[in-house]
Amino acid sequence: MSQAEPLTFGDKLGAVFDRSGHLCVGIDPHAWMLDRWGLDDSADGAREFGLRVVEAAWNRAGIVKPQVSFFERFGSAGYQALERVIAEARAAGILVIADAKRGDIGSTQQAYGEAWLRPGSPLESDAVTLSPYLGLGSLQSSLELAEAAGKGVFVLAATSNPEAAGLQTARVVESERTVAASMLAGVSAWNNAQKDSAERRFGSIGVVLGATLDLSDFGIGIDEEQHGPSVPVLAPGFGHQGAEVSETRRVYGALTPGVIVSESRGLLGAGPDGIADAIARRAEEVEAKRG
Ligand SMILES: O=C(O)c1cc(=O)[nH]c(=O)n1[C@@H]1O[C@H](COP(=O)(O)O)[C@@H](O)[C@H]1O
Repeated sequence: MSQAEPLTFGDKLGAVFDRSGHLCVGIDPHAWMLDRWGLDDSADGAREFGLRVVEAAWNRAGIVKPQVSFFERFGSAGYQALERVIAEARAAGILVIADAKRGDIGSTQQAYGEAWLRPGSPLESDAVTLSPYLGLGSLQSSLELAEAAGKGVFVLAATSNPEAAGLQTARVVESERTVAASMLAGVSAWNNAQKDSAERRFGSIGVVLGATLDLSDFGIGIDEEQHGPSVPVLAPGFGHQGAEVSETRRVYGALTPGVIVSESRGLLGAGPDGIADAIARRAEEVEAKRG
């Protein structure tokens, strides 16, 4: 791997972990949250909210995750607000994971990939969440784009919501793995197949594994030794959904080095005056207790 080669998303993530830790601040402008922050439930309110969260995260956390739906509520004005929030965060050196959960047939998926990952796109982010329920293979074009552009993808595998277990614990016919385990295996195989994978600490393609879960219920063996680059794990469910930072090692086992501790309402509920301190405290707690 020569020095001149552009950084992969996995490289960037590793650098952010080293510099700023593993906390990711969710940017979820729920209507009631905007009200609590003294902001209008409008695109302007969502933009102001997002910008204030980015400002509070600056130098305290290295990753933010805007939840796209809360901006989409306001149509084109909401998208403009989101573009601004994403751009400000990226300009501040904060990694942006756009939580869009997109997934479609191959040719349509290509357009989703371009929207969120193509350099120069108005919504260009550092990574995006994708839904693999049209088959992991349907996401191929986005995984390729991510690799080519130094971007990341987080594929839903075992999600934190209780309704998901029935589907995600179902067994895939060919491998007899659960759907969730099959996503993790597929992503890991993808990362291993990339150029210079043996020299990389983290792959650029990750999975979403909810922190509220017992991953063994999903057929995921957390004690299995990982081969090749570690799979980044976007881990929602901390704070409001009940997961504790001190439980990270117990929940994720050998996957822990790649875990991104993601929290939205639990931090945002601190309000405009308390958000910066809440982020700073949680970031410290994550580094002290992640294990
Ligand atoms: O992809 C996600 O981030 C995600 C996956 C998942 O399994 N569960 C989950 O809650 N999320 C998102 O993570 C955030 C959780 O928000 P809080 O419960 O307020 O911390 C929301 O934006 C969810 O859409």
